[in-house]
Amino acid sequence: MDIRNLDDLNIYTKLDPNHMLDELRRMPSLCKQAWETAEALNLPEDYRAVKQVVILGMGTSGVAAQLAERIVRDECKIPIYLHQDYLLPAYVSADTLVIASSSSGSTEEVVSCFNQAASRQAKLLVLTTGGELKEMAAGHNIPGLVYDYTYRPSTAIAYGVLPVLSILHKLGFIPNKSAEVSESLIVLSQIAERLSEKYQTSNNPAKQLADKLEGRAVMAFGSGVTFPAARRFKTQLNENAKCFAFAEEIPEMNHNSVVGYQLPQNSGRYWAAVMFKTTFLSKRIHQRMKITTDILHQAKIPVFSIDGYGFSPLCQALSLILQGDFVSLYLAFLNGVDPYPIDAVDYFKQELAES
Ligand SMILES: O=P(O)(O)OC[C@H]1O[C@H](O)[C@H](O)[C@@H](O)[C@@H]1O
Repeated sequence: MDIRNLDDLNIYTKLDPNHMLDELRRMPSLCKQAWETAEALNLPEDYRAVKQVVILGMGTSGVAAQLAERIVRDECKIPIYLHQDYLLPAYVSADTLVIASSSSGSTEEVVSCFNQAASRQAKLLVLTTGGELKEMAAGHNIPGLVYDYTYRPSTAIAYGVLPVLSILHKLGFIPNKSAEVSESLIVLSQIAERLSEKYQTSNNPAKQLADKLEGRAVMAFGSGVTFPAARRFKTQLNENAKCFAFAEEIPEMNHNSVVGYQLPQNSGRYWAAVMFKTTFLSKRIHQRMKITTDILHQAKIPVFSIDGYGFSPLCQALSLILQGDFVSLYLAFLNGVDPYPIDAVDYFKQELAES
């Protein structure tokens, strides 16, 4: 398909029957809703005494938890760990706050660990719309944010990030993030408008990047607060555009991956790289991104970048996520695929349920 198709508004009605573009545009209002609902939440007093926080979350909920952790890493008084497996680590005890973050409330790894956390008398909290988590919360008087959301879990990312920030502040572990949230709402609305499908490719950076990525597998690179945005981009390219994509973190990948771009020969034809940047990355990390770009260019791999907007790390990270989400949808339309169905994931869940 050629690029002019992205400027043909009819393709969105044809390939987007579930209105995923509309859902993207709702991200600022979803953030507002997630923040305000979390701010109204009452938490038990003894939750303030926990010594660490463990967040259980897979897929989008995992990316969201990682983003929250990266945002507060330099100021949070206690450690926050993201856990993505069936068995809970041995250190989880009555001194741990365990947050089960799952939009559907039925993701089995999360439910499994949450049950173990309950039997260890950990302090519990849920972020969900339903499923087993909602039932557990209702049955055992577990505090949490039970929200209404009927759309695909991947678009509910706001509910995995902002409530965590609100909860950490309520418990006294980080400063108030209201100002950063307000800034983010404004910037996200501007991006949602600016990258909308009504803007032609010549005037729409998200369509331009989708055009450049068409037909290639994508490596997404990030560091610090931008790494979760790179991971988010990778997951959205997989689920929406149905294409190969991977995410790597700088500086770790500078110690190994950079050696591996020589073979197979001519692989530069099939790959593209995208760097997720913000002004909050250190000078050293910017230097590393530049040297990484040079090495990729030597292997004839094209390198593009997405820059964060706004003054706060939260705003910059969310703005990167929204920009990447638009690119993933435009790439889906270029690829001629409906971004909504995730057949392989559904197949996986069905096979596991039957075994
Ligand atoms: O947030 P949850 O409902 O637990 O969903 C976790 C993940 O489940 C599936 O694997 C979906 O493909 C992802 O998009 C989703 O993020």
